[in-house]
Amino acid sequence: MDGKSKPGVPYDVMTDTWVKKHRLIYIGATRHPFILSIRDGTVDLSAFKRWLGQDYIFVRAFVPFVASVLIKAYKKGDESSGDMEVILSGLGSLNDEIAWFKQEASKWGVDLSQVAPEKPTQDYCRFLEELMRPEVDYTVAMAAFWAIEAVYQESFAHCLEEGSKTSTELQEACQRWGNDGFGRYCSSLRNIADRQLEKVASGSVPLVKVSEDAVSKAEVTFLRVLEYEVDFWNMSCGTDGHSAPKP
Ligand SMILES: Cc1ncc(CNC=O)c(N)n1
Repeated sequence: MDGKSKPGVPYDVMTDTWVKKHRLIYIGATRHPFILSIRDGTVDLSAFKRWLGQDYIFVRAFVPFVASVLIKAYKKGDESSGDMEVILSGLGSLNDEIAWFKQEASKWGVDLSQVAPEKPTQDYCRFLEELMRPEVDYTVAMAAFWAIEAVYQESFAHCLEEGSKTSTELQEACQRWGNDGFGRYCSSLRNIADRQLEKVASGSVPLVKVSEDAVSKAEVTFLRVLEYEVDFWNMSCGTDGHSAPKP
């Protein structure tokens, strides 16, 4: 790929290329059996409760990760890009989200103070911590940030589409990530990631070697996010091998 577009021929941005290239795992993360069971109304409520407790732990770890991306955006020093505003709005919705998790947990009788992180949660949180390091490139961190949010947006929006049989009590949870506003927020994250990737791929920033490295690192990071998301859904279903198999 030479990175140039022919006149009149639309060309894919980097994130499109990745989604197409890694389509099977992308579908695996965004159309997981757990999500499909919410969508067809057959979800096991104990699985939903397990997901709720584990996701609360994940979201608490996700906040400092997003804060670390905000710091990288600030250090880049490009005030006119608007990146900080987008990331800050993400932190704002995480504030609401944490309150929602607490409220939802009490509704379902889940005591969040008693929930211990399972292995996939621990692994995913450790991955976030690695990405928080100052040495991690803004482009790589942004690609991860977009992918993490996009998986939830695509998954839960699917549960609200026409023809889905999501129970009314779970529709609200699906709305959190499946609503149009969250969809626009994900597009903004995607645009930032693509702009960064385009910048580094075209060599318009100095140190082309380092930059090319950032593009391939970002792609690997994208794939790892998808793998962690699949593991996380598997754990929620109880198909990770640690919990008793379903009859
Ligand atoms: C495992 C996982 N991945 C993505 C999200 C969505 N981001 C913030 O809420 C989430 N809550 N949990």
